[in-house]
Amino acid sequence: MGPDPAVAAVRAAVRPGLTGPVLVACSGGADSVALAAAVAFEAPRAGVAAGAVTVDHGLQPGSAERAGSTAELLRGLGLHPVVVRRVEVGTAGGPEAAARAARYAVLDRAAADHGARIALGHTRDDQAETVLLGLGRGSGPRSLAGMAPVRGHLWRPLLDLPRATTRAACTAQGLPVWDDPHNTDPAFTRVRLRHEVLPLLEDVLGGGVAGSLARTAALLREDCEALDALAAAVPDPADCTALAALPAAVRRRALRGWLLAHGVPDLAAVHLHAVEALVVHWRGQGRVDLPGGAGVVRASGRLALQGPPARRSTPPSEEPHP
Ligand SMILES: Nc1ncnc2c1ncn2[C@@H]1O[C@H](COP(=O)(O)OP(=O)(O)OP(=O)(O)O)[C@@H](O)[C@H]1O
Repeated sequence: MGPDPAVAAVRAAVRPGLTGPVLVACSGGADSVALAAAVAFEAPRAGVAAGAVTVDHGLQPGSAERAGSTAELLRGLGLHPVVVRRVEVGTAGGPEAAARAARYAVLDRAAADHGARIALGHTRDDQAETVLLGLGRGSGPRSLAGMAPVRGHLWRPLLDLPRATTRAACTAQGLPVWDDPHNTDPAFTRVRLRHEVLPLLEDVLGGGVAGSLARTAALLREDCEALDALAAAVPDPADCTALAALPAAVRRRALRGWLLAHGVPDLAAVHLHAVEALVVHWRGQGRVDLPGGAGVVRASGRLALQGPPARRSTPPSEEPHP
């Protein structure tokens, strides 16, 4: 008899991506425990090293004990090494955002230390919630494209699987999972989307809404990547005549890329539109001020950056990863 269908589905989702060392980011929740078990099963068969990282945010009573028991579970699955890190969570942007920033910093470091990819347990339902959040905020396609299956060293093999499958896989294997009380706290928008909005949408639009939203994200991702490639190929993104002839979606991307390449941080849509107006609504307007003290002027048909010495910034991740 083969494995339970849910277990088989999670294993099948991880199998094709096991091409090199991997560390599973595991919270102790159902998604990442199911992921850890599947990786632990498949990695030896693929001949790759597989460990895990668990982060203790220190935000809830008993969090250290929980991180400890999660680590024990991960070791019991055969993953090695199992890294446990306690982080100090600041307050910048709110506790959730601060915890996420601290967690990704640990995961980035672990990836570098071990030369490994980081496997994350985001599911199709997480993706659907991300798309809905973006729609509600009036976000652009880059944000509506949701989380990427692979981005740098981050790998999300479960994005096509429903959350119910990860939970079923844990139950079938008798794996203990921790239910984060935050995941049922209606104070969080994402929680209300999960428990109130998505079920209502399913009721009105029919089942499979989460899958449809995830599919929309995947389609938008393809379109975004194509537009990004067109923008990256613009030979001179400071030449106003050439910029004006481009479709707006390509022009804005080219301008954004040009500004980021010159170290302009924290670029908001309002800044980008003001710079774009220098190109397409030119009425002799003056300098457009940008964050960080820089500015852009138009002179002799070209854009020029003014201001403090450029600090080359890495493009900020616009990807809305929870
Ligand atoms: N404390 C943590 N330590 C390590 N990895 C984490 C931690 N919290 C979250 N992650 C990783 O980020 C993913 C998404 O986290 P999020 O809190 O949104 O989880 P979730 O969808 O409830 O998943 P899970 O059921 O695994 O907790 C998790 O599946 C896991 O891979």
